[in-house]
Amino acid sequence: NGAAINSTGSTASSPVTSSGFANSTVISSQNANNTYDYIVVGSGPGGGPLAARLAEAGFSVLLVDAGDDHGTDSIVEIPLFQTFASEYTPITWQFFVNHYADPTVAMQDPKFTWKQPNGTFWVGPDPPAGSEPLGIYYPRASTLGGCAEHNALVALYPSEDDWDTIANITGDSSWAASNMRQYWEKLENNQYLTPGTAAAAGHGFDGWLDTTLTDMNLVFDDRRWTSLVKGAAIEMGEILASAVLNSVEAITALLITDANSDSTTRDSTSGLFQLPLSVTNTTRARSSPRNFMLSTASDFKLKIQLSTFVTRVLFEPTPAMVPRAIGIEYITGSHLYSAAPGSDTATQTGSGFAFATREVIVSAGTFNTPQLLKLSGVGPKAELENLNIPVVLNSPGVGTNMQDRYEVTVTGSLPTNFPSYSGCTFLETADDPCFDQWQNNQTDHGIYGTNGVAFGLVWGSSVAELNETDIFVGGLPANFHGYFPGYSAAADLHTWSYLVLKAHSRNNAGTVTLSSTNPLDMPNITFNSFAIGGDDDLQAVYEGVELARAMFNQTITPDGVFTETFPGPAIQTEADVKSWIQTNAWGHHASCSVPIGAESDPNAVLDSSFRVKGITGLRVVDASVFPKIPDFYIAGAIYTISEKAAAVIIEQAS
Ligand SMILES: Cc1cc2nc3c(=O)[nH]c(=O)nc-3n(C[C@H](O)[C@H](O)[C@H](O)COP(=O)(O)OP(=O)(O)OC[C@H]3O[C@@H](n4cnc5c(N)ncnc54)[C@H](O)[C@@H]3O)c2cc1C
Repeated sequence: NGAAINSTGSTASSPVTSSGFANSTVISSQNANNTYDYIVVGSGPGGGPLAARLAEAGFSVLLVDAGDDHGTDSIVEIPLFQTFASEYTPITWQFFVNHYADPTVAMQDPKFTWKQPNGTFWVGPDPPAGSEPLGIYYPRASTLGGCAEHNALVALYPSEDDWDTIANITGDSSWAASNMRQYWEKLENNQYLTPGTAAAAGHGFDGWLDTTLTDMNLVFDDRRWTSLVKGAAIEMGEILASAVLNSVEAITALLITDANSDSTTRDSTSGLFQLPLSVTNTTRARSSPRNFMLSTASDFKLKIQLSTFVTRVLFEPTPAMVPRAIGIEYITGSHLYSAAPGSDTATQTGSGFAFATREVIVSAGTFNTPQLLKLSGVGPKAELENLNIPVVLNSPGVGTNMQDRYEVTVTGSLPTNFPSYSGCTFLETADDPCFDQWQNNQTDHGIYGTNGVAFGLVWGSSVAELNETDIFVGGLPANFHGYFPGYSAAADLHTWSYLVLKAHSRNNAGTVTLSSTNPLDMPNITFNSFAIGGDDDLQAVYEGVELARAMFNQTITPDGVFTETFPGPAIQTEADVKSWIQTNAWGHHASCSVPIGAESDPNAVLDSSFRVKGITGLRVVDASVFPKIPDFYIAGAIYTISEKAAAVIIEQAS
């Protein structure tokens, strides 16, 4: 009953009483060395910047993360290696999720993964006898910086409607788009615009997140890539087939330079654009909250404690009978969580408690934040009681409302490889010339300095709401069919993928439920894809697929035309394409599982100040707080709310 289980299988006696509150032994262990103003659990885009800002404001802060630091490893730093980073053993957490609750439907996805009796993965149908069904692979990063250390570096600012929706739901005007932009200005260190110009409005130039653009020289240098931009521009009605793109300037002129502009027409404007990336321009290396956390820790009272897995938030009763969060219980050691490769042989090295005089802030991400809250007694009463977890607060919305995108790719192949990669060995040899160029050529860092996505476009489907664009198509030289174990190793240098991504998807039927009371077990994660608003979302993705196909059809490269390889020529009718989408679609922006909402909404876990309603001293700040999934990409939105949370907490503390 609620006992912490360490990785060697032994159990420690529970630090809470049968009512869910910390027992007297725990409380008496508090001393000056383990007590802070604030404790932040999780150092990703939600928790990392927030912890640093609180420390800058003069508070003592303990920032705890289960992972350790790999921010200077080449695989993490090199933008092109972002797919390798997402499967990089030292930092990866391998979740397996259900797109559909019905296993017979879920198993139709060719990415469905099994664990074979010998312990290795099997991807696809007909696994060997005795294999255990796992689900669809969902990579996460457990490290200093969280998933910002392995993500694809796309740094998009959300749409105005994303913020105004929260303002409308909560009645808190501080969420209005007109107020939120200041937080982006605070965090951004823009390296592609000139400060003081009209174009620079709404951007920041001295924040901690370096932003730059995809390198158009790379597109120009590879005439196949140029042909793809041309084909896309023809299909979008921007140029005629007779147009000649014989300079970098001619290509750049076709693209929206600033997809993050502070313009009232941005959210409704279709077109091709250069992707804003969280990449440092001078080095073409990954930019993330990591450096901000480390520099703040050396200058302020920020203690970063890594390889520390939090198993419970601790509470005490108050005279007003409102529980108060007072600290955390944790265990130490590397790769303890069962999502970490090698966790079955990992060793717990210690355990302990830490205390917060002001607040505990949970920023453990969309899957782990609801898991940790529930294990601590905050969640739906029936679910907690079923597992004999003492209920501190019945909060029925914890682990509900989860959302994600729908994504698919249309891929096409050429007879020969893209020249952009010639000579690159992807660090498999000691003398990788592309690595040498990335590291040593100060004026042209080459192909390793890009995330691989050559350009993007946004476009409005026939079912888009609020007159906004709702389809993103990103073009990348890769044979990408979604996530499965080993997906990043599937190198194929003559295939192009158009990634079709549906923004503002309507389904909020996803759930995160406990699989056991062992904090090291992964929870059950089920998206119930297309359960709500499914017809409209399916229509939008279908139209995106047809757009991508049309773009391929308009493309004639020096090496001929592309042959479609996925979904392939056999899948042509609208019904067949839609069925293929339902089977194959994936997401990688899981969010909204601990939502902010109206005071009167019992399923809204948080108030508009990120506070867990019904508890004092406990907030949540990460991807799980959104009531609706924001925009096309989510990290920019999470960075922004992290800054907002810091401002709100500092103001409320004074
Ligand atoms: C492959 C991939 C590519 C992506 N690419 C992009 C992109 O290009 N652009 C974009 O906008 N978004 C992208 N995303 C999504 C984005 O990076 C994430 O949504 C975002 O990082 C989530 O931030 P977070 O703070 O909510 O949680 P996370 O980044 O998941 O951070 C949570 C942290 O909490 C720690 N933690 C969890 N539980 C505990 C515990 N019990 N005790 C201690 N520590 C704990 C974890 O170790 C982790 O470090 C991508 C995601 C994936 C998977």
